[in-house]
Amino acid sequence: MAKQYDVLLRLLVLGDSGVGKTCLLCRFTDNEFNSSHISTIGVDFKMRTLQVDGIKVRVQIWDTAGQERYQTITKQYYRRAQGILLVYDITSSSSFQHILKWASDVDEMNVLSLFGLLAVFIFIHNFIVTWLFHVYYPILQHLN
Ligand SMILES: Nc1nc2c(ncn2[C@@H]2O[C@H](COP(=O)(O)OP(=O)(O)OP(=O)(O)O)[C@@H](O)[C@H]2O)c(=O)[nH]1
Repeated sequence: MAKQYDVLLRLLVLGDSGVGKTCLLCRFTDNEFNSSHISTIGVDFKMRTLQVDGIKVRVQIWDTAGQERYQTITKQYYRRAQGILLVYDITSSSSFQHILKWASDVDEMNVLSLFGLLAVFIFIHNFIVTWLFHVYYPILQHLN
């Protein structure tokens, strides 16, 4: 079976509830518009495959719920995304002001993952130092 795509791109859409995230995705993936607002529950996703310079790029877009109560679920997806679209409603100034809050939430998750990397680094460093002092040097001394 022929390969369906060459590159997979994972994107995430964030923004207040009702700003039109789902509609934006429906337009991009199916060229459809639905005027009713059915709030996304947790996270949903849509896909579209594009041809870019002869390369088949599958764009996988995660549509998140804007409602506060789903944020524990939606935050789990921040780190897996390769790109984030911050969406606001041009007729709602508060949804625009909240963009800063959405962006800082994303930053916060990145800082957490940096701490994770630092913790792994410290663990590996300590492991090597312990191994050198307690295993390698005693063996060397014993051999001398
Ligand atoms: N006039 C107008 N209405 C829009 C546009 N895009 C979306 N809407 C309307 O805005 C409402 C909310 O759209 P959704 O796409 O469901 O909003 P959402 O951001 O996904 O909302 P949550 O899932 O609750 O986070 C719907 O009633 C849409 O019809 C637009 O470009 N123009």
